[in-house]
Amino acid sequence: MATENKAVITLFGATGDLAKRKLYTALFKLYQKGYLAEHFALLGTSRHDYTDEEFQELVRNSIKDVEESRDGEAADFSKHFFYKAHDVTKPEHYTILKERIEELDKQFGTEGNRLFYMSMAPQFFGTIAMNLKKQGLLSDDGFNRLVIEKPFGRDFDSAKKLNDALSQTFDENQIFRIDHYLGKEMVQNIQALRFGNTIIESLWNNRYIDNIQVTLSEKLGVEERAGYYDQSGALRDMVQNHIMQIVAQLAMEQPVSFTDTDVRVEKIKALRSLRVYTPSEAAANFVRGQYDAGDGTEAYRSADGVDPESGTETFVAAKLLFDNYRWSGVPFYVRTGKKLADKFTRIDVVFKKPLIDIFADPRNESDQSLNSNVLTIFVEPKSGFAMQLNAKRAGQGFTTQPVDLKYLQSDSDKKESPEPYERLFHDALEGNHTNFASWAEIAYAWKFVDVIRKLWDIEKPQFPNYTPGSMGPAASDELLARDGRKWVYRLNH
Ligand SMILES: NC(=O)C1=CN([C@@H]2O[C@H](COP(=O)(O)OP(=O)(O)OC[C@H]3O[C@@H](n4cnc5c(N)ncnc54)[C@H](OP(=O)(O)O)[C@@H]3O)[C@@H](O)[C@H]2O)C=CC1
Ligand SMILES: O=C1O[C@H](COP(=O)(O)O)[C@@H](O)[C@H](O)[C@H]1O
Repeated sequence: MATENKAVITLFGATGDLAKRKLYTALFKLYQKGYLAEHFALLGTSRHDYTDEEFQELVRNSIKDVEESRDGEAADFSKHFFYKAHDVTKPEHYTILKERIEELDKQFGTEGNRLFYMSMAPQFFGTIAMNLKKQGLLSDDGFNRLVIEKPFGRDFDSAKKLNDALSQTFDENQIFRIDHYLGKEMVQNIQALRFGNTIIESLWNNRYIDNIQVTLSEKLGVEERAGYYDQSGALRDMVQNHIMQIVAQLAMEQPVSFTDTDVRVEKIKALRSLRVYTPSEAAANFVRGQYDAGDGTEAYRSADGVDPESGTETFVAAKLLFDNYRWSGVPFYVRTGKKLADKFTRIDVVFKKPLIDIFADPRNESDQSLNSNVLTIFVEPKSGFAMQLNAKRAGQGFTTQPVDLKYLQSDSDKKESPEPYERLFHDALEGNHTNFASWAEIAYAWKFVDVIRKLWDIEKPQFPNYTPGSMGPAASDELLARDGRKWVYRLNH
């Protein structure tokens, strides 16, 4: 039975792409499930002039593809939406919002609970937070929470400045920094798999694991977000946040309890032990790439909004090392890129082979009959996991072959799984921080990434260097080959 969350949500950037594509759908699903009901209202803002009715129509249009579970549900839902034109840079405009929020609080009986969601360009985050306090938009009765979109800064210094600005208004326990990968079912499953299964957790260390591979592969290019992306690149766009968050969950120790406070403590400790490279180590352990023309599409540099001489990377592969007792000597290989062979996210945990292979032919030194055991976590598009084991090939004689023990979520399980934004919105309304990045995690991630960024900003890359439809530049394979290893997921394999 769902417990209703009561709040006035103020959405900055209510007419933007993210709001229309993701946020209204997420809220509608919470409404369908009863997590939002009578006692909520959303006040949307942007500079554009809309009446409440026009805004409600925009919301209905945004959710038109979601199946209604009862007649008139979308219309009833949209009646909780209101609008005020507002320029976030104009302090006097906040007074209008304040009055409206107070009215909505009374009208919908939201008990003074306020959630402010910044779905806007990051340069406005600090200004909005400051004005929320200065112009008195915070409530004295219920909760005040701030949900903030990515990117959280572009390096450690700017992230710290932003965090300091937010901290003038909100405490750490009131801030919810979105990383939508933390809302994905199988990313959340990492902890269930590890800490719910002795068979896995007892082997989860450098005695048994040879290496861990994380791949966030995208088939699309930069599409309409070229302006943003060309200033960001894959390192900032995907590695500093999503990859670091996944890696932290793979590397962390078991938390004392499954509460947001204890989970955060362990993730922070894991990120603290991530080796921050010297510039020469960074050069050796990081690979960057940019896609060329091919496979029927234009090169990155020819995309609208991209500098024709752009040195921005659309691909990153790297080897990360943790200096702690559990992981010493185990490389974590990560990669992400646009215009790759396919859209998928997966984690491959490669176990060590038996020290002695009794099945190999002693007369043939190159006979390698046993494969490494590999635990694959399929994050998307399929959700589940598989364990590759060695087994006897059926029939006369004795040879081995790899076989899979596999669990894949059924279509109905998948239908039951909330989309990341639905889950994260609900968590923020509940005040649960487990699936949001803390400041300390972000700070460690930036300190790690800054070394690479500085190096890459000085050295001009040889771009473009990979073909659309491939798995990135050859140097990505060489990064592993140097260590006598291969990516588990390879094309034509
Ligand atoms: N779109 C996406 O897929 C993703 C977006 N994000 C992040 O979400 C945030 C929003 O992105 P997105 O929706 O794409 O951005 P958009 O550019 O589509 O929307 C920006 C919104 O801000 C409003 N706005 C701009 N300037 C002002 C101002 N001075 N005062 C008040 N409102 C203003 C715009 O309306 P108007 O111009 O009418 O004022 C619009 O509603 C960003 O931080 C982005 O990085 C993160 C992941 C994915
Ligand atoms: O945060 C981002 O993520 C998307 C990929 O997200 P996914 O859920 O579709 O895997 C990426 O395309 C975008 O560049 C980045 O900003």
